[in-house]
Amino acid sequence: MTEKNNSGCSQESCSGCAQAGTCQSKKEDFGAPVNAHSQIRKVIGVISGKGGVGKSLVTGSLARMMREKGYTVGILDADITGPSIPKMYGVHEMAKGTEDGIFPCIAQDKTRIMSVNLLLEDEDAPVIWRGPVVSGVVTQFWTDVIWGDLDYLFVDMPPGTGDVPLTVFQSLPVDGVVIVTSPQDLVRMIVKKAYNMAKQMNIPVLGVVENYSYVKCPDCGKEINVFGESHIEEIAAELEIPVLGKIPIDAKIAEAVEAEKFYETENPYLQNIEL
Ligand SMILES: Nc1ncnc2c1ncn2[C@@H]1O[C@H](COP(=O)(O)OP(=O)(O)OP(=O)(O)O)[C@@H](O)[C@H]1O
Repeated sequence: MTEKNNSGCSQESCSGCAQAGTCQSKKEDFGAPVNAHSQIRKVIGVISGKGGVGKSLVTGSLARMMREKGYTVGILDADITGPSIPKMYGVHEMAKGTEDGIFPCIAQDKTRIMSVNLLLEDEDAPVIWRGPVVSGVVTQFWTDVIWGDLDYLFVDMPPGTGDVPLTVFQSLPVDGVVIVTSPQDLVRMIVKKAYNMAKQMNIPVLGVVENYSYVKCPDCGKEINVFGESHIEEIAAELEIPVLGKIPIDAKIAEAVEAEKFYETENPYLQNIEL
């Protein structure tokens, strides 16, 4: 028989419990132990139903926002076959380790980063690994990396709802996910897929960020919806999740990424978000 605890949820599943995702008992259920030298207060996953919507950019923007507020922040780059976080932050050295684990590399703004690219001799070498190996590496980024004392660990997931998000949701105590999307036709379905995956895994959805929302005319300031009119408010209302921000196509952001100086961005589009 399923055992019930005081808050009314079962030990096997949080589904059906009003406190799902917020009660502390859930944190004890996870398979992968965190490194003995890591104390991480919040783990936030950044997911997208499809590729190329700017998920890494939003991960970096959330991390910048928290750094600007004075929090200690790490980014676990779980996009193993398409890692972009180290380059955004201009981090190219190889991560160092001891018998206690591997140290993340520290970006200029003190964001701690772990990515497969920081473990490869040649960062241009492709990672041609099968799913279980990729998932194993992501779990090792939790168990073997000495994150130290962190207020927030952001996990930049690969796009879609495949092996790695599944592993992260099952092995790490994810406090919530942020869904990233763009204002295009298939968005409704794709956002719902990401949302439903998180829900099925009993992970709270903290909200949705729309990237590539508009372009601001540099002359007259008019906002142009290059991908058509956005429906994000309707979708968010339907799913009962907040819209956390709308990021325009901004040449300054693209330049900062290109120059590998994302740590200098001031990030005006995501600022007053409580995570
Ligand atoms: N709002 C924006 N304004 C300008 N450039 C942007 C914006 N969002 C993303 N970009 C640029 O688009 C490129 C792709 O973004 P990013 O790597 O974040 O996408 P992604 O969704 O993580 O990709 P993938 O799905 O392949 O992992 C990057 O060069 C990034 O700098």
